[in-house]
Amino acid sequence: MNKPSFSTNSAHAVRAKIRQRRKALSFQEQSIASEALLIQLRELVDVGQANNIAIYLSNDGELNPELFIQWCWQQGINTYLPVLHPFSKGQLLFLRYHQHSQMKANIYGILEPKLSVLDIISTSDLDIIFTPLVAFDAEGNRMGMGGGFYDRTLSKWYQQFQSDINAKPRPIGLAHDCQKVERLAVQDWDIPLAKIVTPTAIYDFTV
Ligand SMILES: Nc1nc2c(c(=O)[nH]1)N(C=O)[C@@H](CNc1ccc(C(=O)N[C@@H](CCC(=O)O)C(=O)O)cc1)CN2
Ligand SMILES: Nc1ncnc2c1ncn2[C@@H]1O[C@H](COP(=O)(O)OP(=O)(O)OP(=O)(O)O)[C@@H](O)[C@H]1O
Repeated sequence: MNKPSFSTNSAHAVRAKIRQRRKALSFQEQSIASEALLIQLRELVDVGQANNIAIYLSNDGELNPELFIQWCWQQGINTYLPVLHPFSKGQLLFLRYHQHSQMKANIYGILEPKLSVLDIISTSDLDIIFTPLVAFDAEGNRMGMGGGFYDRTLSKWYQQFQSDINAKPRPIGLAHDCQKVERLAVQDWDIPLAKIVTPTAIYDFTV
């Protein structure tokens, strides 16, 4: 992979621009996008193979996967949400999320399941991690909110993926079409995604 070095300033500018773009989508555009996402993911997710899926609750204009979450529950697929680690800064935990989960807002105002040790799943037991993202490019590079949370979570997967293309958990980015950019600057710690799904397209970077 080529790793051109751009200034951090330009990364800030791209993040701000694309965040603004997704936040400008209307309620109706968001609803249509969520329904289209459900249709895409029903095709993509093999119910027999995917038992444990990490997903997110949308924030800041992100593509909303709630309809897909409901569908997972109907299929008996377990869903998990990212929870900021209480002690290890920059790390995520994944906690079981079901209809009756008790929720609490994190420091960013995003709802997450209340921390309970019994609800934690080890990342390596997840089949798929659907990641939120701010921007992506045609090579599967991902820019997030800037905390490095998903890059840290996925670094072990990426090492294994070098020798096993079926390594788990498979990271699949979810985004609106308007979040695609020409080319993202890639940093050493950035982890590219296996797939990215938008309401109108599925990009597969493993083939
Ligand atoms: N829906 C969702 N959940 C997620 C993420 C995400 O990107 N989307 N994360 C993915 O990593 C983690 C949270 N990371 C985040 C990092 C920064 C901000 C944020 O809003 N930053 C503010 C500044 C906030 C402050 O410092 O007070 C900003 O940039 O405006 C939000 C989430 C875990 N959960
Ligand atoms: N595997 C890692 N180990 C240590 N630090 C890391 C790792 N991955 C990322 N970081 C740090 O996290 C910071 C933020 O990284 P970056 O801007 O790429 O986050 P992001 O991908 O936009 O956010 P996120 O993954 O939370 O959505 C960087 O300063 C980087 O040093």
